[in-house]
Amino acid sequence: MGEDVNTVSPTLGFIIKTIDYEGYKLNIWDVGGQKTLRSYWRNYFEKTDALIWVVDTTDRLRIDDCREELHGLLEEERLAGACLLIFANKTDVDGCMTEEEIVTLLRLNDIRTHQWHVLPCSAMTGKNLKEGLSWVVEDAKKRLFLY
Ligand SMILES: Nc1nc2c(ncn2[C@@H]2O[C@H](COP(=O)(O)OP(=O)(O)OP(=O)(O)O)[C@@H](O)[C@H]2O)c(=O)[nH]1
Ligand SMILES: [Mg+2]
Repeated sequence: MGEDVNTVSPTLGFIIKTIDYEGYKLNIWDVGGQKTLRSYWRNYFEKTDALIWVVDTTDRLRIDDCREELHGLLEEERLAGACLLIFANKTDVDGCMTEEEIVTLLRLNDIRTHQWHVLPCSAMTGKNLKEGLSWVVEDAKKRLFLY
């Protein structure tokens, strides 16, 4: 958020960012998605309240890989208490996959273990980015008082 998407490069390793959102401090660990980096994801599972899964809706070739990785992650015990936000990104691009396609192709309706929510968004235009964070915060708040 607030960054120029035209100058970003692939995340090597991870980047920590803190965003203040309506009085809540969100510590965000942005981990690189390249295949060679995925084995490092497990280093960041501890104390995770929310998993934000950013899907490239213009990339039909890798959507199966995307589904397998996501469902694999959801089996991880240390992520059991986390909610799941799926950002269907790049919806500013013509011909991108629709929300319905993403739900079907990622088999989101099969998810029984986590609260999930899907939002079409665009890092380019900023569409729905705040709405996504708001859902994450509201969901985390609900669980805060359960412990
Ligand atoms: N049109 C459009 N392009 C986008 C959008 N979001 C990201 N991009 C472009 O997509 C490319 C990849 O973006 P990254 O932010 O590096 O993607 P990433 O998922 O962080 O990739 P890794 O760091 O390798 O995991 C860049 O060229 C971005 O400018 C979007 O919403 N719309
Ligand atoms: Mg990145």
